Amino acid sequence: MPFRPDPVERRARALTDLRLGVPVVLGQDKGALVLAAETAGPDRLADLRKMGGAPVLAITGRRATTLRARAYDGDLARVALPADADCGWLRAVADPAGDLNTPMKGPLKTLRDGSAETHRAAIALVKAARLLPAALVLPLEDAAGFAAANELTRLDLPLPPALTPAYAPVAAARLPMEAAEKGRLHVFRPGDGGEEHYAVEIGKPLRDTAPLVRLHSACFTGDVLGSLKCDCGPQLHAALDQMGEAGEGVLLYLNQEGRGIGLANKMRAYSLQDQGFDTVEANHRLGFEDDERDFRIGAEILKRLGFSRIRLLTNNPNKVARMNEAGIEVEERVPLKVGRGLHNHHYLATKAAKSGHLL
Ligand SMILES: Nc1nc2c(ncn2[C@@H]2O[C@H](COP(=O)(O)OP(=O)(O)OP(=O)(O)O)[C@@H](O)[C@H]2O)c(=O)[nH]1
Ligand SMILES: [Zn+2]
Repeated sequence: MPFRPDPVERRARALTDLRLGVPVVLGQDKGALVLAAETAGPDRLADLRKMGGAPVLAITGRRATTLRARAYDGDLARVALPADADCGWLRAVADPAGDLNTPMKGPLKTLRDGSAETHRAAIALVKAARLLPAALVLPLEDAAGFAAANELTRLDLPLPPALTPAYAPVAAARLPMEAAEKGRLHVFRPGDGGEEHYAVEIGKPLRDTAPLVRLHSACFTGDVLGSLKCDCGPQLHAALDQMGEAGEGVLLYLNQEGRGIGLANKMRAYSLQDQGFDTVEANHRLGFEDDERDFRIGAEILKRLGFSRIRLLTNNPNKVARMNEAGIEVEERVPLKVGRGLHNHHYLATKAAKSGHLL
């Protein structure tokens, strides 16, 4: 069938379905029906219950620790769905926002026997869809037949590793800016239906030199609203100013809001920070790693623009290591220390203590 979507396209569809609250099917013969805990609605939950079987809510090991549930699978726990559990229960188990007000969700019965591979794949998918990392999983005997009968998106197991897609330049135009009149904005689109990212080229750096480069991760609160909780806004503007003064440089604006967890999850993390957790603890309580960004994207876009050597503006040694690994040689790390104040002092100290940033 010539028009049949390939595995990468089916994965993109599956992510959209999960965000919509539509279930997806994993596996060919024996497989599973998967619904994201965050978007599961009462009708679909009722339909799922009508199918019988033993639905399970898969949560991360980190979330299980917070809920004092035994995570026999290590990085995840399979919580048996109680007979009276509704969508509110699903969300309360998935989302730590209400933990202080409603600490008791249990007792939670977690499974010990059997394989957790399908559940691990389900969590990886909801995470990739930037939803809370919790998924309802119902085993199916004939996964392919069920998907076809219900017009659901189906993915084969094991899921292929999430590769960095190719990035194609889609449009570029002159963009004079306050910081640099000779600016040009390039938009790059990935081949996997994911987020577009932008490259701001200042001047016309020669491709065989090592220009000043900043990999900036989107921060709506800092970049646009001038939030005092982080240093992103001042870093963005200082980087552009520095490139403007030098007459050339490249700023990549990567749409990896909240270190890759998305704005909704970042706001959940901020609520937890208001309850006393630091930036790393808040990510962990939500079930995410400290940093979920894929910096290979930045390297791909730099290569597309024709660069292989850079001078990187950053205080994050991890960014330098990831660039070198991805084939972009970082000739020099140029520190970028601006925007430090009363409100973000603790945030920056935590990044230095726990994530290896240089103060
Ligand atoms: N999850 C989460 N993300 C945050 C928080 N505060 C800021 N961010 C995000 O962190 C990212 C900022 O990272 P960057 O400034 O690009 O990079 P960095 O790792 O701090 O390293 P530098 O290059 O030294 O700035 C943005 O995507 C912000 O949205 C927070 O408390 N929680
Ligand atoms: Zn920020």
